[in-house]
Amino acid sequence: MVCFIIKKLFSHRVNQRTQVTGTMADERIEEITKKIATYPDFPKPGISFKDIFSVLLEPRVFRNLMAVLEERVRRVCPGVQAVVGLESRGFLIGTPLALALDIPFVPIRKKGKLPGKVKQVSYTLEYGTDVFEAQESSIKKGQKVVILDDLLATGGSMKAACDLVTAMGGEVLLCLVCIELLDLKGCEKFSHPFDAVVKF
Ligand SMILES: O=P(O)(O)OC[C@H]1O[C@H](OP(=O)(O)OP(=O)(O)O)[C@H](O)[C@@H]1O
Ligand SMILES: Nc1ncnc2[nH]cnc12
Repeated sequence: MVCFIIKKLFSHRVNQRTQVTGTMADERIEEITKKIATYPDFPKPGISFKDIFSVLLEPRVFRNLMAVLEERVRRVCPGVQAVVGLESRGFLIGTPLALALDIPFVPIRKKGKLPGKVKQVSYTLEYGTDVFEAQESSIKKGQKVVILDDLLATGGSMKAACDLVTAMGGEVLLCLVCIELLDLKGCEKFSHPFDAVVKF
Protein backbone atom coordinates (compact mmCIF):
# COMPACT_ATOMS: atom_id res chain seq x y z
CA MET A 1 0.00 0.00 0.00
CA VAL A 2 2.80 2.40 0.97
CA CYS A 3 4.67 1.51 -2.22
CA PHE A 4 1.52 2.11 -4.23
CA ILE A 5 1.06 5.59 -2.73
CA ILE A 6 4.74 6.45 -3.20
CA LYS A 7 4.56 5.23 -6.78
CA LYS A 8 1.56 7.44 -7.46
CA LEU A 9 3.35 10.44 -5.96
CA PHE A 10 6.68 9.98 -7.72
CA SER A 11 5.76 7.97 -10.79
CA HIS A 12 8.49 5.34 -11.34
CA ARG A 13 11.03 6.96 -9.03
CA VAL A 14 10.97 6.64 -5.27
CA ASN A 15 14.43 8.05 -4.62
CA GLN A 16 13.14 11.13 -2.88
CA ARG A 17 11.23 9.01 -0.39
CA THR A 18 13.75 6.30 0.23
CA GLN A 19 16.90 8.40 0.39
CA VAL A 20 18.56 7.69 3.72
CA THR A 21 18.94 10.97 5.53
CA GLY A 22 21.56 12.21 8.02
CA THR A 23 25.28 12.82 7.83
CA MET A 24 26.29 9.20 8.47
CA ALA A 25 24.12 7.93 5.61
CA ASP A 26 25.36 10.58 3.21
CA GLU A 27 28.96 9.77 4.10
CA ARG A 28 28.39 6.07 3.42
CA ILE A 29 26.94 6.79 0.01
CA GLU A 30 29.64 9.33 -0.80
CA GLU A 31 32.29 6.74 0.01
CA ILE A 32 30.54 4.02 -2.02
CA THR A 33 30.33 6.45 -4.96
CA LYS A 34 34.07 7.18 -4.77
CA LYS A 35 34.94 3.48 -4.65
CA ILE A 36 33.08 2.58 -7.88
CA ALA A 37 35.78 2.36 -10.54
CA THR A 38 35.08 3.52 -14.12
CA TYR A 39 36.59 1.81 -17.17
CA PRO A 40 36.16 3.79 -20.43
CA ASP A 41 35.47 1.78 -23.60
CA PHE A 42 34.83 -1.56 -21.83
CA PRO A 43 33.63 -4.04 -23.00
CA LYS A 44 33.07 -2.07 -26.23
CA PRO A 45 34.08 1.41 -27.48
CA GLY A 46 31.68 4.02 -26.16
CA ILE A 47 30.69 2.10 -23.00
CA SER A 48 31.79 3.64 -19.71
CA PHE A 49 31.87 0.58 -17.45
CA LYS A 50 31.04 1.08 -13.74
CA ASP A 51 32.64 -1.68 -11.69
CA ILE A 52 30.77 -2.82 -8.55
CA PHE A 53 33.62 -5.25 -7.79
CA SER A 54 35.78 -2.34 -6.65
CA VAL A 55 33.30 -1.83 -3.78
CA LEU A 56 33.36 -5.53 -2.87
CA LEU A 57 37.13 -5.36 -2.43
CA GLU A 58 36.60 -3.38 0.78
CA PRO A 59 34.52 -5.20 3.40
CA ARG A 60 33.60 -2.03 5.30
CA VAL A 61 32.33 -0.25 2.19
CA PHE A 62 30.57 -3.43 0.97
CA ARG A 63 28.91 -3.76 4.41
CA ASN A 64 27.78 -0.12 4.24
CA LEU A 65 26.31 -0.72 0.77
CA MET A 66 24.40 -3.74 2.07
CA ALA A 67 23.17 -1.74 5.07
CA VAL A 68 21.88 1.06 2.82
CA LEU A 69 20.09 -1.45 0.56
CA GLU A 70 18.52 -3.20 3.56
CA GLU A 71 17.36 0.08 5.11
CA ARG A 72 15.69 1.12 1.86
CA VAL A 73 13.85 -2.16 1.43
CA ARG A 74 12.69 -2.19 5.05
CA ARG A 75 11.49 1.41 4.75
CA VAL A 76 9.71 1.22 1.39
CA CYS A 77 8.32 -2.31 1.38
CA PRO A 78 8.26 -3.89 4.84
CA GLY A 79 6.03 -6.76 3.63
CA VAL A 80 8.47 -7.99 1.01
CA GLN A 81 8.59 -11.79 0.71
CA ALA A 82 11.52 -12.49 -1.63
CA VAL A 83 14.61 -10.88 -3.14
CA VAL A 84 14.97 -11.57 -6.87
CA GLY A 85 18.57 -11.14 -8.08
CA LEU A 86 19.71 -10.83 -11.70
CA GLU A 87 22.65 -12.87 -13.00
CA SER A 88 25.39 -12.41 -12.27
CA ARG A 89 26.31 -9.29 -10.40
CA GLY A 90 22.82 -9.09 -8.91
CA PHE A 91 23.59 -12.35 -7.08
CA LEU A 92 26.49 -10.76 -5.22
CA ILE A 93 24.28 -8.28 -3.44
CA GLY A 94 20.97 -10.15 -3.67
CA THR A 95 22.02 -13.13 -1.57
CA PRO A 96 23.33 -11.15 1.43
CA LEU A 97 20.28 -8.89 1.26
CA ALA A 98 17.89 -11.87 1.32
CA LEU A 99 19.76 -13.31 4.31
CA ALA A 100 19.66 -9.99 6.15
CA LEU A 101 15.91 -9.74 5.55
CA ASP A 102 15.44 -13.46 6.32
CA ILE A 103 13.47 -14.06 3.11
CA PRO A 104 14.12 -16.31 0.09
CA PHE A 105 16.59 -15.41 -2.65
CA VAL A 106 15.28 -16.12 -6.17
CA PRO A 107 17.80 -16.16 -9.04
CA ILE A 108 16.97 -14.95 -12.54
CA ARG A 109 19.60 -16.49 -14.82
CA LYS A 110 20.61 -16.28 -18.43
CA LYS A 111 19.25 -18.98 -20.74
CA GLY A 112 20.05 -22.63 -20.16
CA LYS A 113 21.60 -22.46 -16.69
CA LEU A 114 18.67 -23.32 -14.41
CA PRO A 115 17.48 -26.94 -14.00
CA GLY A 116 13.84 -28.04 -14.06
CA LYS A 117 10.92 -26.23 -15.64
CA VAL A 118 11.62 -22.57 -16.36
CA LYS A 119 9.79 -19.49 -17.57
CA GLN A 120 11.70 -17.19 -19.91
CA VAL A 121 11.74 -13.73 -21.44
CA SER A 122 14.12 -12.14 -23.99
CA TYR A 123 15.57 -8.65 -23.60
CA THR A 124 18.13 -6.16 -24.96
CA LEU A 125 21.23 -4.92 -23.13
CA GLU A 126 23.38 -1.78 -23.46
CA TYR A 127 25.78 -4.03 -25.38
CA GLY A 128 23.83 -7.04 -26.67
CA THR A 129 20.70 -9.20 -26.32
CA ASP A 130 19.94 -12.13 -24.02
CA VAL A 131 17.26 -14.39 -22.51
CA PHE A 132 16.38 -14.50 -18.82
CA GLU A 133 14.91 -17.53 -17.07
CA ALA A 134 13.48 -18.32 -13.64
CA GLN A 135 12.50 -21.69 -12.20
CA GLU A 136 8.73 -22.11 -12.36
CA SER A 137 8.37 -22.91 -8.67
CA SER A 138 10.68 -20.14 -7.45
CA ILE A 139 8.04 -17.38 -7.46
CA LYS A 140 4.64 -18.00 -5.90
CA LYS A 141 1.40 -16.43 -7.07
CA GLY A 142 0.91 -13.11 -5.26
CA GLN A 143 4.42 -13.16 -3.75
CA LYS A 144 5.72 -9.66 -3.07
CA VAL A 145 9.27 -9.22 -4.33
CA VAL A 146 12.11 -6.74 -4.61
CA ILE A 147 14.20 -7.07 -7.77
CA LEU A 148 17.85 -6.29 -7.14
CA ASP A 149 20.74 -5.66 -9.50
CA ASP A 150 24.12 -3.97 -9.39
CA LEU A 151 23.40 -1.47 -12.14
CA LEU A 152 20.68 0.05 -14.30
CA ALA A 153 21.87 1.11 -17.77
CA THR A 154 19.27 0.93 -20.56
CA GLY A 155 16.81 -0.72 -18.18
CA GLY A 156 16.37 -3.69 -20.53
CA SER A 157 17.40 -6.26 -17.90
CA MET A 158 15.24 -4.76 -15.18
CA LYS A 159 12.23 -4.48 -17.48
CA ALA A 160 12.65 -8.11 -18.54
CA ALA A 161 12.90 -9.18 -14.89
CA CYS A 162 9.73 -7.23 -14.03
CA ASP A 163 7.92 -8.86 -16.97
CA LEU A 164 9.10 -12.33 -15.96
CA VAL A 165 8.18 -11.95 -12.28
CA THR A 166 4.78 -10.53 -13.21
CA ALA A 167 4.11 -13.30 -15.76
CA MET A 168 4.84 -15.82 -13.00
CA GLY A 169 2.27 -14.20 -10.71
CA GLY A 170 4.67 -12.27 -8.48
CA GLU A 171 4.17 -8.66 -7.42
CA VAL A 172 7.12 -6.29 -7.89
CA LEU A 173 7.18 -3.89 -4.92
CA LEU A 174 10.50 -2.29 -5.77
CA CYS A 175 13.26 -2.39 -8.39
CA LEU A 176 16.50 -1.58 -6.59
CA VAL A 177 20.03 -1.07 -7.94
CA CYS A 178 23.36 0.07 -6.53
CA ILE A 179 24.22 2.19 -9.59
CA GLU A 180 21.99 4.08 -12.01
CA LEU A 181 23.36 5.56 -15.25
CA LEU A 182 21.07 8.57 -15.50
CA ASP A 183 21.84 9.53 -19.11
CA LEU A 184 20.41 6.25 -20.40
CA LYS A 185 17.02 6.89 -18.75
CA GLY A 186 16.63 3.17 -18.07
CA CYS A 187 14.01 3.66 -15.37
CA GLU A 188 11.61 4.97 -18.04
CA LYS A 189 11.48 1.45 -19.53
CA PHE A 190 9.37 0.06 -16.68
CA SER A 191 6.66 1.45 -14.43
CA HIS A 192 7.40 -0.21 -11.10
CA PRO A 193 8.78 1.77 -8.15
CA PHE A 194 12.52 2.27 -8.58
CA ASP A 195 15.41 3.28 -6.38
CA ALA A 196 19.19 3.60 -6.83
CA VAL A 197 21.88 4.12 -4.20
CA VAL A 198 24.39 5.88 -6.48
CA LYS A 199 23.60 7.87 -9.62
CA PHE A 200 26.09 8.81 -12.34
O1 LIG B 1 20.09 -1.85 -17.84
P1 LIG B 1 20.73 -2.76 -18.85
O2 LIG B 1 21.13 -2.07 -20.11
O3 LIG B 1 19.88 -3.97 -19.12
O4 LIG B 1 22.11 -3.27 -18.25
C1 LIG B 1 22.28 -3.62 -16.90
C2 LIG B 1 22.65 -5.05 -16.77
O5 LIG B 1 23.88 -5.34 -17.47
C3 LIG B 1 24.81 -5.95 -16.59
O6 LIG B 1 24.68 -7.33 -16.60
P2 LIG B 1 25.30 -8.25 -17.72
O7 LIG B 1 24.20 -8.72 -18.60
O8 LIG B 1 26.45 -7.57 -18.35
O9 LIG B 1 25.72 -9.52 -16.89
P3 LIG B 1 26.76 -9.78 -15.69
O10 LIG B 1 26.16 -9.21 -14.44
O11 LIG B 1 26.82 -11.26 -15.65
O12 LIG B 1 28.06 -9.12 -16.04
C4 LIG B 1 24.39 -5.43 -15.23
O13 LIG B 1 24.88 -6.27 -14.19
C5 LIG B 1 22.90 -5.40 -15.31
O14 LIG B 1 22.33 -6.65 -15.02
N1 LIG C 1 28.01 0.85 -18.27
C1 LIG C 1 27.95 -0.30 -17.61
N2 LIG C 1 28.78 -0.55 -16.57
C2 LIG C 1 28.72 -1.71 -15.90
N3 LIG C 1 27.84 -2.68 -16.17
C3 LIG C 1 26.98 -2.46 -17.19
N4 LIG C 1 25.98 -3.21 -17.69
C4 LIG C 1 25.43 -2.54 -18.70
N5 LIG C 1 26.02 -1.36 -18.88
C5 LIG C 1 26.99 -1.29 -17.93
